[in-house]
Amino acid sequence: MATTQDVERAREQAYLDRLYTRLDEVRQITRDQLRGVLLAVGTGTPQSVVERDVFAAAHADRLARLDAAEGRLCFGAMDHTDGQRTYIGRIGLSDSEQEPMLVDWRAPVATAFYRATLADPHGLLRRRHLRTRGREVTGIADDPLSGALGTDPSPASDAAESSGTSGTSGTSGSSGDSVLLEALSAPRTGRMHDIIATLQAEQDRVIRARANGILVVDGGPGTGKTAVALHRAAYLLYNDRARLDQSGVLIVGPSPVFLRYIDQVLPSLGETGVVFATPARLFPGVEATGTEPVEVATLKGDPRMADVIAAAIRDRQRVPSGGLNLAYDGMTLRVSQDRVARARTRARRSRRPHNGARRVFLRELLAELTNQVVRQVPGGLLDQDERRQITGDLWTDDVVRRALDALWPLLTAQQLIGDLLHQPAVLARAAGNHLTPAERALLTPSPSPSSASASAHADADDDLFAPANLLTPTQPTPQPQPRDLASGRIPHPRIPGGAATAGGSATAGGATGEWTPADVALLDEAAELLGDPDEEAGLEAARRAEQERAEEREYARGVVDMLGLDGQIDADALADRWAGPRTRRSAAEHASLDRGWAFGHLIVDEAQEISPMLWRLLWRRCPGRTATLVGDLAQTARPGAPTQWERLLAPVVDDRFTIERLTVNYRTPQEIMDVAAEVLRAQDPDLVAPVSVRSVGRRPTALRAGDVPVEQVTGLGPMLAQRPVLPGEPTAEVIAAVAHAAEREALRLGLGGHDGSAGSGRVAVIARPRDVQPLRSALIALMPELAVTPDSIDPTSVAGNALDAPVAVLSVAETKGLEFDAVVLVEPADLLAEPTRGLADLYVALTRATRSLCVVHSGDLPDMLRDGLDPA
Ligand SMILES: Nc1ncnc2c1ncn2[C@@H]1O[C@H](COP(=O)(O)OP(=O)(O)OP(=O)(O)O)[C@@H](O)[C@H]1O
Repeated sequence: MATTQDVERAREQAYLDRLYTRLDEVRQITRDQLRGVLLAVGTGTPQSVVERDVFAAAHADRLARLDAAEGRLCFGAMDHTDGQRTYIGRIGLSDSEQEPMLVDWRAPVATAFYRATLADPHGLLRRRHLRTRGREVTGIADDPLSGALGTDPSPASDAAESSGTSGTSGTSGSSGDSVLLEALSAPRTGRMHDIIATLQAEQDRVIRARANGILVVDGGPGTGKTAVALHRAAYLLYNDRARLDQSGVLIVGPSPVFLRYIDQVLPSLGETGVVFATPARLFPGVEATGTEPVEVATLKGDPRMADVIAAAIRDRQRVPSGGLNLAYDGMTLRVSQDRVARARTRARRSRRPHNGARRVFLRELLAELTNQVVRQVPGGLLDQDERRQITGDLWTDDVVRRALDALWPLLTAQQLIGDLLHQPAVLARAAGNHLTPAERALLTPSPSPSSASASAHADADDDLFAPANLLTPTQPTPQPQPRDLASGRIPHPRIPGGAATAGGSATAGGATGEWTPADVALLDEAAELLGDPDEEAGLEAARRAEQERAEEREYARGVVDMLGLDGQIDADALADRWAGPRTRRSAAEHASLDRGWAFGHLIVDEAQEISPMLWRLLWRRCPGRTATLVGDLAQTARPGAPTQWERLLAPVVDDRFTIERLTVNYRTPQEIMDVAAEVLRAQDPDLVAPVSVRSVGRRPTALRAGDVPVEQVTGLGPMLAQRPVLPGEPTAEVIAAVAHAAEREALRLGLGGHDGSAGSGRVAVIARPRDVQPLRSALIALMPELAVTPDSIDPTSVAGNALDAPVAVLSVAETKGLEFDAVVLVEPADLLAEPTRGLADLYVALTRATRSLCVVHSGDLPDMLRDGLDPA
């Protein structure tokens, strides 16, 4: 005989079938519409082509959203007190009569699903969670929200529990809680998933918070800040699509590994109009891969650097003492020091960026030089055209040109910052009272030969302007420029060496000779004050156009494929048709290439790590200052970083922000959190760790290096014992203990079958930066089936692919924002001794695990860890 559960489940299955049938219908309709638009002949006018493309893009986007809704289309239902039932899901769907069948989780009516409680039922009698696998209902869990229904689990929720999918300790009150705990206890896959089925009320409030202004979401580890930020992006796109599709949303995360970790969340919610970036990639054309000591990066992020850069630019706008003396066409032209100074003042007062103001400066001086030539021409008065001719001749004269360029050169950000960071004399002139001698020494350790030659002109002083030096061989001869004097415009010269768009390793700032992430903010500050040289803009536009073309072709091929139009329409021809004025699809793509792009909304994860200089860059990217900033000040690694949001944000946005706090830790079990809380207290006794939502019934453990005989670690023990250890490298005992602990955690998770079929779950070995590579190499050798992913053979891609390996070795910085089923933490005392804020790093490392933690140590454990760890 059918039970109540069977009946309920059958009823829900029938409804789910209807929803999927409708989804398939709408997909087919959308596909037909898209096909119709693409094959339509049209009138051929530019307007009709644009209209058609707009329609095509809209249909293609809708189709993509419908496709993304296939998995877990519907996950819940609400029974209202008036007898109505509302189903809630990934997207909204209506039947052919336009009667609503499914409500989008972002619609206002869905708020009740997330916020209703017994105390405040939001007009609901019951909330129902549907578990599904593919298109099948596998379980039901009900939260009665009215006294009339009682608070005992309903028969339907018994069905849910009997589905065998729940199974955590610490279950609490409602069936909804068991659904949440089930989601939280699932093995990690190395990728974050959307949480629309189990969003909690405090998270929902943040997601739906007012879009205007700046919202700071503060919360301890695992409180769902990242998840909330991503869902808020989806919510904002849903609510304000017209505006945000045009302008785009920029999401900034701490590392490439982190961006990979979160990159599936928004597509799974059907949203693609978002640009993801790490701070290292925020300056178009530069990939900042260099590294440098923490104290150097910290200094580069100091707001005083803005003054230094401004001063460095002013330093390149020069007035020679004694004025200019130029030999030209058998004449001697003299421009007094005062006259040059006046031209400089006028140019500065024009309030244009350096490269734009240069026109004013040149125009002034060329007018003066032209007058002098005219006065020396026998016969006297000349007409306007003749005067213009003289100005043009002066401008193309090498001596004149070089002299004027030296006074007010056309500069790229790369040149300016490269000189500043490699030329102590340049930095000394610019730093003035802004930096101490010790700070200057930190920034310009020792000039590299390449940077010295690239910046030879930077050391120019008054001698450079003496006539004898005007053709100094260290300066490349400027290229002849097309005349544009008829229009009265003075063309920019080419930038010597074509350095305009170079990512620039020659003048880059890091210890490794490459730009570092901290340089990015300096480059952007400089670019803002310099303005884009025309040529730079031209090259940039060409590069952008080429990239867009490639993307158009790729996209068109996808559309042709998706619609089965192969053979009927040529993808490249289709891409050509799209090549006109672009629709909203390109907004995000354009934005990522364009420094001047104004995003409609900015989301910053791990916002506590953003330096003052980087904030300046970020606000330039989002001048409307509508932003969601998520972070935890207790996790700040930056030495000297503020411990209050007010102090962190005030320099740029005053108090124009609101703070929302998340208080529940969904990731870290209570037993691990107890240990982490001690570390937090050591940072500041007033700080309070978030409450963990679950416990696992097992305390974290400590394993002393040396307790695991080196020979016992797999078959490679003897080899390991003989391995020469360089000073400061992990010893064989430490490696053996780490390998032992990682293997044990992996086995516990059922990972690493010898047939290569790893189970699910992830283990992270977290160590100080310099131990990462040796430990990674050792584990790859010791446990290839666990530590190697196909791509991790390539050392440059190890970090990017770290999440694909069952066991990953990472630094604390690399694990920021991530989570793993199990963590092996190596030498916590070493973390505390690092130049970053050691206690904060330790706190971050301890809070990455969802299930288990093992601490490997060779010396004594730090005091605050002693009581909370059991022997392994
Ligand atoms: N309502 C929820 N339902 C299911 N899972 C959730 C929920 N809230 C958070 N989680 C999960 O908890 C984990 C931690 O979330 P998240 O990474 O967003 O936290 P965080 O606050 O950014 O942490 P940290 O500051 O440590 O980086 C993630 O796996 C996330 O999916």
